Amino acid sequence: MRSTTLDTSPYVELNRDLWRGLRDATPLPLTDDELAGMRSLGDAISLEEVADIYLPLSRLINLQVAAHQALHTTTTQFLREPSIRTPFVIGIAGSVAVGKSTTARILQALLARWPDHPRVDLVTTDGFLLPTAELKRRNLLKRKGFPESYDRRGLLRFLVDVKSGRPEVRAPVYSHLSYDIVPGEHQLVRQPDILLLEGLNVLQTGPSLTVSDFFDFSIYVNARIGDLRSWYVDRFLTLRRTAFARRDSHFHRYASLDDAEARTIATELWTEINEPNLVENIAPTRARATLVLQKGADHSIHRVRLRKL
Ligand SMILES: Nc1ncnc2c1ncn2[C@@H]1O[C@H](COP(=O)(O)OP(=O)(O)O)[C@@H](O)[C@H]1O
Ligand SMILES: CC(C)(COP(=O)(O)O)[C@@H](O)C(=O)NCCC(=O)O
Repeated sequence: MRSTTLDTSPYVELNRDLWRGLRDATPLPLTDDELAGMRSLGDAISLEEVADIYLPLSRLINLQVAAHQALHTTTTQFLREPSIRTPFVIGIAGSVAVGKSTTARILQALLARWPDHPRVDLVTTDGFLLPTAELKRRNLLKRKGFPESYDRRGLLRFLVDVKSGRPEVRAPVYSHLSYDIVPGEHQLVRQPDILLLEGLNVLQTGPSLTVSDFFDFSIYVNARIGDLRSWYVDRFLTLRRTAFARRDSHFHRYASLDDAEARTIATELWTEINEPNLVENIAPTRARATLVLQKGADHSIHRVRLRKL
């Protein structure tokens, strides 16, 4: 008797060639110049990478937005409520220095080119970090980026307000320059079609509702821990000549370090703060992501894992 094997894995793994084939006829609406403005420091990305990796992803999300809207309408019809459009929310998670910001900015640009969802907003969770004075008070200065260093209630409230269709919702703003929340400054979110929420801990769950409960799609940007450490240290070395060189930078004292001193300090910051946060809090959330983008040592994405169940 012939036995049929049923594939019961919740994931499908695709190498770059197979994933690229799923682009179908999606056009590439970006130029090299536009791409240059989206690249984060140290994050090498080419138009080829956008075409191979991000266009199939943009097509998949476009299909899911339509399906999500239809599903939402069935619930409002059942409740005999008028159907309102709620934003499709995408979470983007991963380690410090993995390149989440670049992924988020490219997706924002590509998704906004679809005529059925042109309004795409991007919010980063660093705006919900507790102000430095409060971190000091709670003895959390060395825990920046850990779950307890955020105003988690405020972040959840923000997302629920956006998702429920409030005309205008405000998110606080963080500055890498002052290393603190910018007093009185806000980013306004006004009923976008899609909201991208990017941050270290966005896929975390807890005993009550968390932001990940409101995601319609989620992406985890993954890389080997050794690669992440060297990307973090290399970026720190470059920042000496850019951000740290500014007098108003919180890290201005690091601008004059030589290479060896800078490597020592960056490695300490990595080993004492960012690596433990990755191992304890961030990496364990990977299994939950709808999509995992696997990066190689050269930053390029060579494998994609999609959750199909
Ligand atoms: N100390 C810093 N000064 C200025 N910019 C920084 C500093 N640290 C990180 N950045 C920038 O902030 C952004 C977010 O960085 P990070 O949280 O490490 O996420 P990712 O590298 O995954 O995008 C990146 O664009 C990075 O270049
Ligand atoms: C600001 C961050 C916590 C990232 O915040 P996110 O937007 O991911 O919530 C991180 O980039 C950071 O500054 N970590 C502190 C340790 C360090 O300086 O590397």
